[in-house]
Amino acid sequence: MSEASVAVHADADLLAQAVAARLLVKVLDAQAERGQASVVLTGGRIAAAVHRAVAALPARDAVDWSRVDVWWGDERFLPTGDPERNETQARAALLDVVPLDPARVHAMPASDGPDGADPEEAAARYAAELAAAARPGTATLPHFDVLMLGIGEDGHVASVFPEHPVHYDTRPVSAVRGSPKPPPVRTTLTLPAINTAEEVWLVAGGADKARAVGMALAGAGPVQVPAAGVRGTSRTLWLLDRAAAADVPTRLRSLR
Ligand SMILES: O=C1O[C@H](COP(=O)(O)O)[C@@H](O)[C@H](O)[C@H]1O
Repeated sequence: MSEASVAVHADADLLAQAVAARLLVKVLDAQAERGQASVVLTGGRIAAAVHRAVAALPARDAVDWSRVDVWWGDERFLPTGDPERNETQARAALLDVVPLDPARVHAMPASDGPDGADPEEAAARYAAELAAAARPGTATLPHFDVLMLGIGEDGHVASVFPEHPVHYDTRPVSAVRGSPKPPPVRTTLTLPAINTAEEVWLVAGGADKARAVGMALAGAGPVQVPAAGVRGTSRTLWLLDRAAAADVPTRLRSLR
């Protein structure tokens, strides 16, 4: 497990630009090293800005998108194409713009999918899809080069909410009922699954995220502040704008 490092950018727009540039470099490096890349996307406002920024970068054409696997850290359990689904947002902003192999875009099931409106079955289906992509001889998950997370005002990451029973689910993918943030039903990677990623990037912009970011970096408990429980195996990178970084101890900051 890696120690956290923090990079702070002037505002949300520059933050999105910087994350987009980092993501392209990470994908290019992974493809140079492993012949392919595996990226885990998140949802929410800053994720949408990052996706748009990647799509707008000319360097996006340096990536061989046919050798990129796209996974999600969580999903709102809604019908296919619902504008609130993280998948729908990512497709509109980025995935429909770059030449991905459709077979390598691994969306979490929708509520009108093969399991109907049963999120437990949908979570199990996604776990099986992840296991099918696991490296031979390894456990239940593929290699994730980079896994990006937004952060809720309450400190949630993916759909792992404070004090929610999802914290005690030992499976890699969990169904979430009773989410305090709409919609109430979701599917999510659990923290142990998230923490198998080589690099985890926590991306947050705006003053409404400052308290949660500050508490997570001050060592809060992960059941109370789920963002505090996230670590990449090689790198844990907090990518913030100044407003979101307001409560980050100065010794942890690298100002841009
Ligand atoms: O519901 C969700 O919220 C978080 C944070 O979203 P934001 O709009 O407040 O930035 C997001 O990371 C998560 O993937 C999503 O399902």
